[in-house]
Amino acid sequence: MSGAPLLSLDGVSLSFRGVTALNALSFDVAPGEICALIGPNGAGKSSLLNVINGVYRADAGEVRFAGERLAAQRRGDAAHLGIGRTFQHNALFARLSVVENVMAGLSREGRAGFFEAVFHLGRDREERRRFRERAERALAFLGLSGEAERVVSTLSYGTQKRVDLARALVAEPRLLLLDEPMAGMNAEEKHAMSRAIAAVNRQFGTTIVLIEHDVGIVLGLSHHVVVLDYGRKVADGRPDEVRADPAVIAAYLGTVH
Ligand SMILES: Nc1ncnc2c1ncn2[C@@H]1O[C@H](COP(=O)(O)OP(=O)(O)OP(=O)(O)O)[C@@H](O)[C@H]1O
Repeated sequence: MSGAPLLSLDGVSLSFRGVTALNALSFDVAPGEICALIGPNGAGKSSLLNVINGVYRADAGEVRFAGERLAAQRRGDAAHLGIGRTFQHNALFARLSVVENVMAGLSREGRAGFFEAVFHLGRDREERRRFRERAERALAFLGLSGEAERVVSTLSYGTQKRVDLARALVAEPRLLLLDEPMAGMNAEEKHAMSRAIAAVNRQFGTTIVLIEHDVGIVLGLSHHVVVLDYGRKVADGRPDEVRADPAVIAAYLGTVH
């Protein structure tokens, strides 16, 4: 890793009424890399994303983004700083069209409120037109132009997850947090999502931190892997280093060849 990290965690701890979710966790994420967080259920992966995103505040330690300390951020500040996210459970508006959902990813930026930005309430038609163009570009990039006018609830699960990625991407985040972007997908959908994530990273240089359980996908997609267990860091390195780490093989990767 060379140069200053984009994201840096130093001694981050978090507990919920006596349950330790994160235990003195430290690691750096370099600009432009795809960093995967892996570990068994309850290891602390989602809690960690929520600390980076400002939903939870660490009990101890420091999170720095682009050199700035994040400890004092309020909910929603992360998006303004350039940190976007997708959700483990579908957070799309099921009855709205695909393009309307992606435009919703821009509502924070606008002068108009969410409903004005998405619907034709048009106090600010010019803004709406610009939002729509940006949403259409994000959809085209992810191969979803043909679905723009479809209602989200009529799409397959895998396509919905790519719409969620487009919704996060449209705001052009510097750091994108993806919480199990391939959970519940079949093999074909996983490969489509994996290609989409790699394309976003390559094309826009977006730094990505993702949680993924499918170790085969993680090793193929990411540049950097951090392994967690009971809130502690078990390993941290390139995929080939992590894969060869005896502690990781013993604790987690036992069946990977
Ligand atoms: N909001 C909460 N309230 C109480 N305990 C919580 C909360 N969120 C997480 N925990 C606890 O913190 C620990 C870490 O959970 P977390 O969800 O971060 O793990 P995870 O690695 O994301 O797990 P999974 O793979 O199952 O999503 C667990 O013991 C969990 O029960």
